[in-house]
Amino acid sequence: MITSKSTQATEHKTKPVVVVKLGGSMISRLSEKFYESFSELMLHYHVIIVHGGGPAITRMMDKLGVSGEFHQGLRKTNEETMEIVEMALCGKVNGEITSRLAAEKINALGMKGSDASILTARFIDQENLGFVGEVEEVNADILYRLLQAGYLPVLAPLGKTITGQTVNINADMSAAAVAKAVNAEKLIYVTDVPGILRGEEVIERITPEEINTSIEEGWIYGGMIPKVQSAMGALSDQLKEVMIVSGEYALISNQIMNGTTIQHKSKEGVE
Ligand SMILES: Nc1ncnc2c1ncn2[C@@H]1O[C@H](COP(=O)(O)OP(=O)(O)O)[C@@H](O)[C@H]1O
Ligand SMILES: CC(=O)N[C@@H](CCC(=O)OP(=O)(O)O)C(=O)O
Repeated sequence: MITSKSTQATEHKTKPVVVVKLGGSMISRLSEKFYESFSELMLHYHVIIVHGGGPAITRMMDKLGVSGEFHQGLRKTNEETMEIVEMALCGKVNGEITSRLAAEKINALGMKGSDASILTARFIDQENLGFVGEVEEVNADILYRLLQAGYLPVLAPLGKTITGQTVNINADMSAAAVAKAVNAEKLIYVTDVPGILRGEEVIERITPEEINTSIEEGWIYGGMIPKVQSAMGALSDQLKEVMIVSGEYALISNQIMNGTTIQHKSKEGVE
């Protein structure tokens, strides 16, 4: 459940907003064509990117000889791990994404969610997880201002608690909280599979009820769980659908993007 709220913001946006989450599973393999497609997307939408980078964090931890552990899909984060998370996400992954976008002449602005209270967070379970947070509030006003000025914000999923502690936030959860707070029309998870699969088959549309059953039955598992759970928490009258798509293909702004659409009802049932 996403309980985040947004700061009072005058909605000075002129185009609908789309939030694109780039999964760490795919970031290092995204093509030039993929990055190019943001120019086209930006003709129709204001775009915000929230990125992950789990594999990059793990690689950096391995290099530094620091062992890691996950608890319910979230990385246990002590002071040393937090330092590495910041190095990997902000020093490496965020820079890579913004440079690839800059190469396409896009005004990408790399930021940590912990900057300027963009993501205010609370601890989830400090005893078991350490410095791991969930989004409590999003400073939507700053994001709108940047969008209005023609920037594409590229956010690393870090937050700050009200006591000033930087925390590590799951990127799927961060993206959903941002999408909800800025009243996005679309939330797109870009990952390393062509959508939600059942066996070999890509599920074209799925509802929250069907997702819950699928998790119980065990064919939605692992890294797909935070995606579908965040998606379900973000669905609203404004955000009518969340898409899960493969980073193998360029993003397109029309309705025929391949992948899975998560929505409350079947298409026919949506008013
Ligand atoms: N039903 C499913 N359909 C597709 N992928 C699934 C499913 N259940 C679990 N997964 C796993 O979810 C992974 C994507 O999540 P994750 O590795 O966390 O990616 P990202 O880094 O993009 O967030 C897939 O590579 C796959 O292993
Ligand atoms: C708390 C927590 O687990 N944070 C994640 C943040 C990065 C992330 O979510 O990256 P992906 O989208 O690539 O999985 C982590 O440390 O791996």
